[in-house]
Amino acid sequence: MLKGLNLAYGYGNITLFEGINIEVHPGKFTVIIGPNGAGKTTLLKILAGLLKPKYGTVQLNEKEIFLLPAKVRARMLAYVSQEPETLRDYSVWDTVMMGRYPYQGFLGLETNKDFQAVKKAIETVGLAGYEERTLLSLSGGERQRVYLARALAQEADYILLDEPTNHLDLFYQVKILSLLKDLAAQGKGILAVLHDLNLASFFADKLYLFSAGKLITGEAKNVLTFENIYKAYQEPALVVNHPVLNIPQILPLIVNRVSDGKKKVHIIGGGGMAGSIMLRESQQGAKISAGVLNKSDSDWQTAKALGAEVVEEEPFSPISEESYQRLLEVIKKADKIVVAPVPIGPGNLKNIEALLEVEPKKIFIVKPEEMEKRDYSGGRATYIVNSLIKAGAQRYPEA
Ligand SMILES: Nc1ncnc2c1ncn2[C@@H]1O[C@H](COP(=O)(O)OP(=O)(O)OP(=O)(O)O)[C@@H](O)[C@H]1O
Repeated sequence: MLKGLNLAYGYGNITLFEGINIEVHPGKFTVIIGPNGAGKTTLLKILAGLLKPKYGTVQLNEKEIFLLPAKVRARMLAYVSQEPETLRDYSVWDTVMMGRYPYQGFLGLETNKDFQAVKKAIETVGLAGYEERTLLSLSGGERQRVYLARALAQEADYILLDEPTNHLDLFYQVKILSLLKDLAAQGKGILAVLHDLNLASFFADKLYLFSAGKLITGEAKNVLTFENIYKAYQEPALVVNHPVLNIPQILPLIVNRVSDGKKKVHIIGGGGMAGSIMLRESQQGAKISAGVLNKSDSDWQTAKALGAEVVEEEPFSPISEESYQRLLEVIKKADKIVVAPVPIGPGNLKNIEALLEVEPKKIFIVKPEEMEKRDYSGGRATYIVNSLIKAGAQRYPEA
């Protein structure tokens, strides 16, 4: 196993991270994610034995990495940097052959085994036929694959890669990550820094997310949550479940947040039924509030992302008396209340009952005539909505 124990690093007086522990297991694809400048490259270089940590140690198969002779280490661990050096315009073949140096003697004589390993590595990255081309004649993506081939030719047990999909088109990103996943399945320990959270979610067996100088770790579904992403990147993003793959996918909310408008609009939603309404009202300049919503519900995420005041309840919990009282406070101050077409049952009926405490003219209901279809409260929600419409509540115009 490759292990970083209690690692700390900083440049000058600035501490980038401290107390960091990380493990790379053979047979697993491990991925480091995190915002620009968090220290991902620095950590990778420390784990590759290229940079000494200020504190802590790196162990490769129980041995201190800095004590291993260079060639021994290179047979165990290959490192592909973010922007590999292009010192001279070597050919593809010669560049990949450099990966064989840990196996060559003093004279650097190439054996048939070296030849076969280079040939196979070039084929694996899809560059057969490019052997005589020189590095500077290649596109960024082709060059990146050459450096990956060089690492493959090294036949090390661990491969550490800094943004290996940087210059690749989407489909080559998937191809290269699939290749790394296969290598892991064959027993190699793969560690990659990636920026694309959705690809990381799909490919990683284990994730490490840099967050304020610490690492949050686990499987994608535990690491890629709204709260963790917000904490790490200081930006809100929607976390949705991939409908087919059942893994978290991250959608950035590319909107201008307008949260200081004068008009206060409260939105009653849940389960993603209110997202577009919140966006619309917010973009029309309203200061929005929302709730009662269960934490992590997709409407809750949207509301948070838009900077709304949110009356919230624990996930899957019914609305408590405390949240209900809080809701009453908020809706009484609102200029307008919008009710999204959300199913109503015993757990969220209080969201509808609260409407009886405010001026009906302020209430706008989406498709009130369809309330009965989504009423799981034994008819109480339909009764309230019908009464509100009679008392002056309006239909919310559809977008
Ligand atoms: N040699 C150096 N001297 C001073 N500061 C450095 C040096 N190398 C890196 N840094 C700083 O340390 C921080 C972390 O850098 P690092 O490259 O490890 O981050 P990163 O998470 O890989 O970032 P990115 O996602 O942008 O590639 C950055 O703020 C960077 O400017």
